[in-house]
Amino acid sequence: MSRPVDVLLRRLDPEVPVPALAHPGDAGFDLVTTEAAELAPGERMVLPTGVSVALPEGYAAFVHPRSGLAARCGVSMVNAPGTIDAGYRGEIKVIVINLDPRQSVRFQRFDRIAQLVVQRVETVRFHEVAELPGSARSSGGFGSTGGHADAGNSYAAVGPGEAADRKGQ
Ligand SMILES: O=c1ccn([C@H]2C[C@H](O)[C@@H](COP(=O)(O)OP(=O)(O)OP(=O)(O)O)O2)c(=O)[nH]1
Repeated sequence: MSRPVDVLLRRLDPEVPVPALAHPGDAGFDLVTTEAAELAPGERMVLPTGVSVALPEGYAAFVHPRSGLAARCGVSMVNAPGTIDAGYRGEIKVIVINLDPRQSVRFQRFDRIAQLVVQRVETVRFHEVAELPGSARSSGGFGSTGGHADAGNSYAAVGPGEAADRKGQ
């Protein structure tokens, strides 16, 4: 097993539980809301988690939605995954959204609303060039390899100029 990464954590709410893994080997540490909230259908809210961290240089943390909340209540995150920079010392916040078209959702204090995944991130330098090296995919994307049958308009998902070329194929 690899050595754990040490991350300094501050509790901004003395009662908040330290983010924990639900099971050994899980990737995401559960984050809770320290504020009760109710979200109407389509409503979003920025919820506090009561913790701040100091990640080591070369790392970032990513706030991900929880699949259970998504499947059961239609709750996701507007900016999933949220990025926590190594230099950020403020409170980690979660921008939740209720995507259910009919039902409101209620959170109580200390309900688990998201999960935090800590990852190593590369240091990068961009080198500007006039032309990029070729590749098998080239500029194909956005469904260029075929879409879902129910998507209806299979020509909506190709690059500019390609839609007309592909009609009638
Ligand atoms: O879901 C999130 C996303 C971000 N943050 C915090 C940590 C992050 O380091 C900081 C800035 O986030 P981001 O770079 O996504 O925000 P921005 O809109 O680009 O703001 P800024 O101009 O402050 O970088 O806000 C959160 O607490 N939760």
